[in-house]
Amino acid sequence: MVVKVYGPAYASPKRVIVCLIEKQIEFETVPVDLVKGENKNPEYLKLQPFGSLPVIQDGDFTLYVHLSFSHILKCIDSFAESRAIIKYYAEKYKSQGTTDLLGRTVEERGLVEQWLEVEAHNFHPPIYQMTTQILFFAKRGLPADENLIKESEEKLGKVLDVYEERLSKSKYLAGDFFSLADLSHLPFTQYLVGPMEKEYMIRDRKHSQTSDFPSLEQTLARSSGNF
Ligand SMILES: N[C@@H](CCC(=O)N[C@@H](CS(=O)(=O)O)C(=O)NCC(=O)O)C(=O)O
Repeated sequence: MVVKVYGPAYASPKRVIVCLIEKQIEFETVPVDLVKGENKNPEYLKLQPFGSLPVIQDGDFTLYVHLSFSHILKCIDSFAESRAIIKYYAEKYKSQGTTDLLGRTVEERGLVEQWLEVEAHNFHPPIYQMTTQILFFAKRGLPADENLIKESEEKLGKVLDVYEERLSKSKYLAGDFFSLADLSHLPFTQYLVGPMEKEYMIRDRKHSQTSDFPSLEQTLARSSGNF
Protein backbone atom coordinates (compact mmCIF):
# COMPACT_ATOMS: atom_id res chain seq x y z
CA MET A 1 0.00 0.00 0.00
CA VAL A 2 1.37 3.41 -0.99
CA VAL A 3 1.73 5.81 1.94
CA LYS A 4 -1.11 8.36 2.06
CA VAL A 5 -0.41 11.83 3.49
CA TYR A 6 -3.45 13.89 4.48
CA GLY A 7 -3.29 17.70 4.16
CA PRO A 8 -0.36 18.28 1.77
CA ALA A 9 -0.96 22.03 1.50
CA TYR A 10 0.00 22.57 5.15
CA ALA A 11 3.38 22.83 6.87
CA SER A 12 3.27 19.91 9.30
CA PRO A 13 2.22 17.45 6.56
CA LYS A 14 4.98 18.95 4.39
CA ARG A 15 7.44 18.00 7.14
CA VAL A 16 6.43 14.38 6.48
CA ILE A 17 6.45 14.76 2.68
CA VAL A 18 9.98 16.21 2.66
CA CYS A 19 11.10 13.18 4.70
CA LEU A 20 9.36 10.70 2.40
CA ILE A 21 11.02 12.32 -0.62
CA GLU A 22 14.45 12.29 1.08
CA LYS A 23 13.93 8.61 1.86
CA GLN A 24 12.63 7.90 -1.66
CA ILE A 25 9.40 6.44 -0.34
CA GLU A 26 6.45 6.42 -2.72
CA PHE A 27 3.42 8.31 -1.42
CA GLU A 28 0.20 9.94 -2.48
CA THR A 29 -1.59 12.90 -0.94
CA VAL A 30 -5.17 13.48 0.21
CA PRO A 31 -6.19 17.17 0.27
CA VAL A 32 -7.85 18.40 3.48
CA ASP A 33 -9.11 21.99 3.53
CA LEU A 34 -8.78 23.61 6.97
CA VAL A 35 -10.73 26.68 5.90
CA LYS A 36 -13.71 24.47 5.02
CA GLY A 37 -13.25 22.58 8.28
CA GLU A 38 -12.67 19.24 6.55
CA ASN A 39 -10.33 18.30 9.41
CA LYS A 40 -13.35 18.25 11.72
CA ASN A 41 -15.34 15.80 9.59
CA PRO A 42 -16.23 12.60 11.50
CA GLU A 43 -14.29 10.50 8.99
CA TYR A 44 -11.12 12.52 9.52
CA LEU A 45 -11.58 12.61 13.29
CA LYS A 46 -11.63 8.81 13.28
CA LEU A 47 -8.04 9.00 11.99
CA GLN A 48 -6.89 11.96 14.08
CA PRO A 49 -9.14 12.67 17.10
CA PHE A 50 -7.58 16.09 17.61
CA GLY A 51 -8.43 17.06 14.04
CA SER A 52 -4.99 18.37 13.21
CA LEU A 53 -2.93 17.63 10.09
CA PRO A 54 -1.19 15.39 9.13
CA VAL A 55 -2.34 11.87 9.39
CA ILE A 56 -0.59 9.26 7.34
CA GLN A 57 -1.92 5.87 6.32
CA ASP A 58 0.60 3.15 5.59
CA GLY A 59 -0.29 -0.51 5.21
CA ASP A 60 3.04 -1.48 6.75
CA PHE A 61 2.28 0.37 9.95
CA THR A 62 -0.29 -0.36 12.55
CA LEU A 63 -1.04 1.71 15.59
CA TYR A 64 -2.47 0.06 18.69
CA VAL A 65 -5.15 2.26 20.24
CA HIS A 66 -5.91 1.72 23.92
CA LEU A 67 -9.71 1.76 24.09
CA SER A 68 -9.59 0.67 27.71
CA PHE A 69 -6.87 -0.84 29.85
CA SER A 70 -8.14 -4.37 29.24
CA HIS A 71 -8.55 -4.14 25.47
CA ILE A 72 -6.22 -3.14 22.71
CA LEU A 73 -7.81 -2.81 19.30
CA LYS A 74 -5.70 -2.81 16.20
CA CYS A 75 -6.32 0.44 14.44
CA ILE A 76 -5.07 -0.51 10.99
CA ASP A 77 -2.43 1.57 9.36
CA SER A 78 -2.71 5.18 10.36
CA PHE A 79 -0.82 7.47 12.66
CA ALA A 80 -0.36 11.15 13.40
CA GLU A 81 2.09 13.69 14.79
CA SER A 82 4.50 14.77 12.06
CA ARG A 83 7.67 14.61 14.17
CA ALA A 84 6.91 11.06 15.27
CA ILE A 85 6.15 10.10 11.68
CA ILE A 86 9.44 11.43 10.28
CA LYS A 87 11.42 9.63 13.00
CA TYR A 88 9.61 6.41 12.14
CA TYR A 89 10.44 6.64 8.43
CA ALA A 90 13.97 7.90 8.99
CA GLU A 91 14.60 4.86 11.21
CA LYS A 92 12.73 2.28 9.16
CA TYR A 93 14.38 3.38 5.91
CA LYS A 94 17.70 4.37 7.49
CA SER A 95 19.83 3.02 4.66
CA GLN A 96 17.53 4.23 1.89
CA GLY A 97 17.41 7.57 0.13
CA THR A 98 19.84 10.43 -0.14
CA THR A 99 21.14 10.53 3.42
CA ASP A 100 20.91 8.84 6.82
CA LEU A 101 19.11 11.80 8.49
CA LEU A 102 19.57 10.28 11.98
CA GLY A 103 23.33 10.36 12.51
CA ARG A 104 25.89 7.55 12.44
CA THR A 105 27.13 7.55 16.02
CA VAL A 106 25.34 7.75 19.34
CA GLU A 107 26.76 11.25 19.77
CA GLU A 108 25.43 12.37 16.38
CA ARG A 109 22.04 10.81 17.14
CA GLY A 110 22.00 12.67 20.43
CA LEU A 111 22.61 15.98 18.66
CA VAL A 112 19.88 15.22 16.10
CA GLU A 113 17.46 14.54 18.96
CA GLN A 114 18.58 17.73 20.73
CA TRP A 115 17.89 19.98 17.75
CA LEU A 116 14.59 18.18 17.02
CA GLU A 117 13.54 19.08 20.56
CA VAL A 118 14.74 22.67 20.09
CA GLU A 119 12.63 22.89 16.93
CA ALA A 120 9.52 21.55 18.66
CA HIS A 121 9.81 23.60 21.88
CA ASN A 122 11.68 26.80 20.94
CA PHE A 123 11.35 27.38 17.19
CA HIS A 124 7.83 26.05 16.59
CA PRO A 125 5.74 28.00 19.14
CA PRO A 126 6.59 31.52 17.91
CA ILE A 127 6.60 30.61 14.21
CA TYR A 128 3.29 28.73 14.58
CA GLN A 129 1.79 31.82 16.27
CA MET A 130 3.00 33.96 13.36
CA THR A 131 1.62 31.43 10.87
CA THR A 132 -1.75 31.47 12.58
CA GLN A 133 -1.99 35.25 12.89
CA ILE A 134 -0.54 36.17 9.49
CA LEU A 135 -1.64 33.33 7.23
CA PHE A 136 -4.50 31.36 8.72
CA PHE A 137 -6.45 34.33 10.10
CA ALA A 138 -6.15 36.14 6.77
CA LYS A 139 -7.52 33.06 4.98
CA ARG A 140 -10.51 33.14 7.31
CA GLY A 141 -11.03 36.93 7.06
CA LEU A 142 -10.16 37.37 10.75
CA PRO A 143 -8.18 40.37 12.07
CA ALA A 144 -4.58 39.60 13.08
CA ASP A 145 -3.23 40.55 16.52
CA GLU A 146 -0.32 42.81 15.52
CA ASN A 147 1.09 42.88 19.07
CA LEU A 148 1.15 39.10 19.18
CA ILE A 149 2.87 38.99 15.79
CA LYS A 150 5.50 41.47 16.99
CA GLU A 151 6.02 39.54 20.22
CA SER A 152 6.30 36.21 18.37
CA GLU A 153 8.71 37.67 15.83
CA GLU A 154 10.95 38.91 18.66
CA LYS A 155 10.87 35.47 20.29
CA LEU A 156 11.67 33.79 16.97
CA GLY A 157 14.50 36.23 16.39
CA LYS A 158 16.13 35.19 19.66
CA VAL A 159 15.84 31.53 18.64
CA LEU A 160 17.34 32.29 15.23
CA ASP A 161 20.24 34.06 16.95
CA VAL A 162 21.00 30.81 18.79
CA TYR A 163 20.88 28.96 15.47
CA GLU A 164 23.13 31.55 13.87
CA GLU A 165 25.74 31.04 16.57
CA ARG A 166 25.51 27.24 16.17
CA LEU A 167 25.69 27.40 12.36
CA SER A 168 28.72 29.66 12.51
CA LYS A 169 30.57 26.58 13.82
CA SER A 170 28.68 23.71 12.19
CA LYS A 171 27.52 23.19 8.62
CA TYR A 172 24.19 21.82 9.84
CA LEU A 173 22.47 21.86 13.20
CA ALA A 174 23.63 18.41 14.34
CA GLY A 175 27.03 18.49 12.65
CA ASP A 176 28.54 18.24 9.18
CA PHE A 177 25.57 16.26 7.85
CA PHE A 178 22.03 17.22 6.85
CA SER A 179 19.73 15.55 9.38
CA LEU A 180 16.13 15.18 10.46
CA ALA A 181 16.70 18.20 12.72
CA ASP A 182 17.36 20.50 9.73
CA LEU A 183 14.56 18.84 7.75
CA SER A 184 12.03 19.43 10.52
CA HIS A 185 12.54 23.19 10.23
CA LEU A 186 12.03 23.44 6.48
CA PRO A 187 8.26 23.77 6.00
CA PHE A 188 7.64 26.56 8.49
CA THR A 189 10.84 28.32 7.42
CA GLN A 190 9.44 28.24 3.91
CA TYR A 191 6.24 29.86 5.25
CA LEU A 192 8.44 32.54 6.90
CA VAL A 193 10.48 33.46 3.82
CA GLY A 194 7.58 32.84 1.41
CA PRO A 195 3.96 33.74 2.19
CA MET A 196 4.81 35.55 5.45
CA GLU A 197 7.31 37.72 3.53
CA LYS A 198 9.84 37.78 6.40
CA GLU A 199 12.86 36.56 4.46
CA TYR A 200 14.94 39.26 6.18
CA MET A 201 14.82 37.18 9.37
CA ILE A 202 16.98 34.57 7.62
CA ARG A 203 18.85 36.77 5.13
CA ASP A 204 20.21 38.97 7.94
CA ARG A 205 21.78 35.89 9.59
CA LYS A 206 24.48 34.86 7.15
CA HIS A 207 25.12 31.39 8.54
CA SER A 208 21.44 30.49 8.56
CA GLN A 209 20.91 30.73 4.83
CA THR A 210 18.45 28.11 3.75
CA SER A 211 20.38 26.60 0.87
CA ASP A 212 18.41 24.83 -1.81
CA PHE A 213 16.76 21.59 -0.71
CA PRO A 214 15.47 19.66 -3.73
CA SER A 215 13.18 17.62 -1.47
CA LEU A 216 11.53 20.83 -0.23
CA GLU A 217 11.18 22.13 -3.79
CA GLN A 218 9.54 18.84 -4.80
CA THR A 219 7.31 19.02 -1.72
CA LEU A 220 6.10 22.49 -2.61
CA ALA A 221 5.48 21.38 -6.18
CA ARG A 222 3.30 18.52 -4.92
CA SER A 223 1.56 20.34 -2.12
CA SER A 224 -1.07 22.14 -4.19
CA GLY A 225 -0.47 25.60 -2.90
CA ASN A 226 0.97 27.01 0.27
CA PHE A 227 -1.69 26.52 2.90
N1 LIG B 1 1.91 18.36 16.58
C1 LIG B 1 1.13 18.20 15.39
C2 LIG B 1 0.51 19.55 15.04
C3 LIG B 1 0.03 19.67 13.63
C4 LIG B 1 -0.67 20.99 13.33
O1 LIG B 1 -0.72 21.91 14.16
N2 LIG B 1 -1.20 21.08 12.12
C5 LIG B 1 -1.90 22.29 11.69
C6 LIG B 1 -1.60 22.60 10.25
S1 LIG B 1 -0.02 23.36 10.05
O2 LIG B 1 -0.04 24.57 10.87
O3 LIG B 1 0.93 22.41 10.57
O4 LIG B 1 0.21 23.68 8.69
C7 LIG B 1 -3.39 22.03 11.83
O5 LIG B 1 -3.85 20.95 11.54
N3 LIG B 1 -4.12 23.06 12.27
C8 LIG B 1 -5.56 22.95 12.35
C9 LIG B 1 -6.01 22.34 13.63
O6 LIG B 1 -5.13 21.96 14.43
O7 LIG B 1 -7.25 22.24 13.82
C10 LIG B 1 2.03 17.66 14.26
O8 LIG B 1 3.21 18.09 14.19
O9 LIG B 1 1.57 16.82 13.48
